[in-house]
Amino acid sequence: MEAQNLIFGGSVASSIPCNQNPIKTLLYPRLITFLSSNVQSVSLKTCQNFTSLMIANKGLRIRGTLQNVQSDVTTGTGDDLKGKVSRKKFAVFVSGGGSNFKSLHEAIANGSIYGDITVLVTNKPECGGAQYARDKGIPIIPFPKLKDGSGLSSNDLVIALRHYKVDFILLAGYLKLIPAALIKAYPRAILNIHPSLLPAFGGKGYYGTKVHEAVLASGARYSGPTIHYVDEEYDRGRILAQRVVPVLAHDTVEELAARVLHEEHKLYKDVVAALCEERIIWREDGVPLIQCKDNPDQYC
Ligand SMILES: Nc1nc2c(c(=O)[nH]1)N[C@@H](CN(C=O)c1ccc(C(=O)N[C@@H](CCC(=O)O)C(=O)O)cc1)CN2
Ligand SMILES: NCC(=O)N[C@@H]1O[C@H](COP(=O)([O-])[O-])[C@@H](O)[C@H]1O
Repeated sequence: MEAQNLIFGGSVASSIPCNQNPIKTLLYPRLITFLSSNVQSVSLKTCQNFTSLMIANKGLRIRGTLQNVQSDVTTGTGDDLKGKVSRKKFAVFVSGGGSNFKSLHEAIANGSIYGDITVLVTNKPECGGAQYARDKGIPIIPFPKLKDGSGLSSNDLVIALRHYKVDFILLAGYLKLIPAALIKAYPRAILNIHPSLLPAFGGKGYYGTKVHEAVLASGARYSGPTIHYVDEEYDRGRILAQRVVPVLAHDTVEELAARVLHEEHKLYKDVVAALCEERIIWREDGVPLIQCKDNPDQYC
């Protein structure tokens, strides 16, 4: 595989002895087994995250180009929010094509979302979402452990997410059960998008096209995406937002899936923007609400 150079801007952080840094002893062996290409030279000027430091000190083999994952907000959104709220950091979990992940990353790049995706987590390191992350220089963590022994345990993953200073976890087509340890570590901070109007057509076995097949077979006249908080069961957490789309009389699974997915992309961007702007509040009975950007007395 063609070797690649890695260039960063800034100054190198001091080296961290391998045996003193838990992340290095935890992540380094696993990342090595997962990343598979040679780098001729690393000219490291800034160490914006641990993975960069590991590459500098250990000549780690890495695929793709790691860039500074902090993106400067160049539009009004960021300027309006600077000094009012902290810029949020996200981990996104994917298992497939990653169109929701890409849509969120583009919204960050154009300034619609005042945050950054600092790490991608996946159980399918060769999926489309992981390839996009490599192309954009976003670090990738395999989770859960893979057949080849790479990947992290739940506790190691929590350590790694803390290292990346993750504030919220966004599931976007991730198909494995999130363990209790991760839910405990990130209370009211893990969201999932599901392609039906929960609680209908959710739970174990309801993912991808299986959801849309069940909706069509039921004769339901409406469907649409749901964004909910994640608890220990599949698709049973508190519902935060939904959008409705029609189910047409002769819809194929693909046509319905595409209509719902289009709405998913818009809904997830709106919800994550609200998360960054701290416009989510919790009603006394535990129902989360999103304050409208233009009028805090109204809820979206
Ligand atoms: N603790 C939680 N983990 C996850 C949740 C959740 O709400 N709580 N949501 C899912 C996403 N999801 C629906 O939105 C979902 C994903 C996968 C399944 C499922 O049945 N998976 C199969 C395995 C599929 C595979 O490995 O290819 C299974 O468990 O048998 C249902 C719903 C993400 N995690
Ligand atoms: N139950 C989970 C589930 O079915 N999630 C669904 O997987 C697709 C992922 O698409 P993407 O990888 O292109 O974002 C999306 O439609 C999402 O709602």
